[in-house]
Amino acid sequence: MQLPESEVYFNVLQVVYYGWELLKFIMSKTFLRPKVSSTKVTDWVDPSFDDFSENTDISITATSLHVNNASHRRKNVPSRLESSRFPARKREKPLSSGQIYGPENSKDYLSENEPWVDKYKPETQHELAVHKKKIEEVETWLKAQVLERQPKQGGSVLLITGPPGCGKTTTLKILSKEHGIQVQEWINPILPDFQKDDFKEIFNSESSFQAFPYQSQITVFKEFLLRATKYNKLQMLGDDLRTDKRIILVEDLPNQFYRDSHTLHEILRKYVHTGRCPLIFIISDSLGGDNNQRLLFPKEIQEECAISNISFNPVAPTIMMKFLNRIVTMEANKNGRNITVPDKTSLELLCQGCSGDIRSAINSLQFSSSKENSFWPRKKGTSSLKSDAALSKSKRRKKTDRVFENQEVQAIGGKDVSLFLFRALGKILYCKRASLTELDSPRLPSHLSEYERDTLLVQPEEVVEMSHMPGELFNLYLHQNYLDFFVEVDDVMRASEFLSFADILSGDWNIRSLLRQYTTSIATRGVMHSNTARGFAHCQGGVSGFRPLHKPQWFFISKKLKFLLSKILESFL
Ligand SMILES: Nc1ncnc2c1ncn2[C@@H]1O[C@H](COP(=O)(O)OP(=O)(O)OP(=O)(O)O)[C@@H](O)[C@H]1O
Repeated sequence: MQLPESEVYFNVLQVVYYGWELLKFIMSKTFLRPKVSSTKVTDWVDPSFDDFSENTDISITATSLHVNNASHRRKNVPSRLESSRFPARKREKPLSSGQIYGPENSKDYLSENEPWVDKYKPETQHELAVHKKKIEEVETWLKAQVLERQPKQGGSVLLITGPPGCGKTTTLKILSKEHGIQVQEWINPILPDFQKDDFKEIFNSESSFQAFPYQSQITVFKEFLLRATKYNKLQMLGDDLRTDKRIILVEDLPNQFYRDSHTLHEILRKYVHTGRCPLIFIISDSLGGDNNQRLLFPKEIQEECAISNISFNPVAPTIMMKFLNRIVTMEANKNGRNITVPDKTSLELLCQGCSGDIRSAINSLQFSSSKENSFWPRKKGTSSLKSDAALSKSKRRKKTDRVFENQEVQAIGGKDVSLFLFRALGKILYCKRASLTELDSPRLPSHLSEYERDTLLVQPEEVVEMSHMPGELFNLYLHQNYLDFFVEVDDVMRASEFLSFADILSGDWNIRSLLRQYTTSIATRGVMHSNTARGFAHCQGGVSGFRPLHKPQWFFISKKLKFLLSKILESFL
């Protein structure tokens, strides 16, 4: 097809125009720069060197595309930004005569302000705040699948799960380092931002640049898996060049998999046959339970692809205490004038509020210990930790008990504490109480004495809220399980009345949303109050030892009902 003459002219003009623009751009970059730099040499030199570490990172990202220590970069971003900022801030201060800020001084300043999670990050497996058994499990898997790997073994897959900040990634990285294993990590690609002009360019019919540079995350992920299997990672400074043992680590799954998990399953099925390198997924539990894990890695897929699963627990309060104590003591020795040392009870409260997340605990500790914020009761020097030893044993135990029972007390920097459903149910059904003397609280008049109970140690409404579950659903679980915790038939009758009343309130569509919180109160408080066998701190009868809790039969019945209804409808059609 021949173009009309005017169009040919136009295209030639366009080429000439772009050529001229390009020439102008090159001229400005090459010839104009010396002028600028010569006028303000110091301005030009300083920022270039300050940004050096960040610049090198960027160039590595561009070339290695999601491979290598990318997560390290991501997780350490704040600290690096901090570290590049501090020396600059120092320079802003006018220097007094004789005061010299050499490299040592700025290093001191840096280490004083460095986040403690980075400063005290573990270097060996013995420094990990993770249960030994879990470390052993991961180590055994790595030995079997990476170190003693057979040449023609397919792609083995490991799934590591657990709550956020319990040390999953750190454990894996430390063990890999100790055994000389390379970690190639997938990081979700960030597409370059589109500018207004880019869109104009794309939709301009006369423009020759009409390609839409887009690749879905899933395509890039598949390519990454293929490449990571085929090629070695780029060698970074300090990397061990001798090892050919590798693992692929995926912590940040492409978002599309959450909408379409079948694609992930297809990739996994293929990878198990074609992959040549062990693949490890790290998935953090979400607040509402392990939904992500069930969605992305259902039991059938785990069995089909022989995926091993190692589940981490939250860091235990005792282990957490040990590490926080060590950190705060070291900081107090080094930098005592700038921090307030918390006492033992405050530390226990902090551990409790962080739900087993050591990262959050250390951050909260650093924030709240700084003299500027000073959350802790002020005590002189480091002695506060020691002075606590002076407390009598019984007094301390009482304090600890209160800390552990009173879920409503939010710790400093505390997280939104979520309760595992069955733990929340247990809190209602076991209904622990504290005895009160008459001074503490007035008693009911004698004619109401049968309703007299000791004070509850939990707030039922808060327990339901922390279970992250709709009140009606929680009531269902309560309904299914309360019988095992009762002894007297009269108590059962009263409890069932409360549950039925709550049911009636939540059954009316018009007022359901308004009365939702009242139905929860009626059901939970009703069940707790009805159980006279557990009405007082000194008589916690009715249950001995552990009682298994069950899923409501209602689910099964409703499923059956739906099935029957659909069958009846089918027979009509
Ligand atoms: N003794 C310790 N044990 C484990 N981690 C520690 C310890 N001291 C400090 N840390 C820091 O706590 C953080 C733990 O985070 P990590 O990424 O390992 O948790 P995670 O379980 O993978 O959670 P997420 O999925 O949210 O990343 C790291 O920054 C680590 O440096």
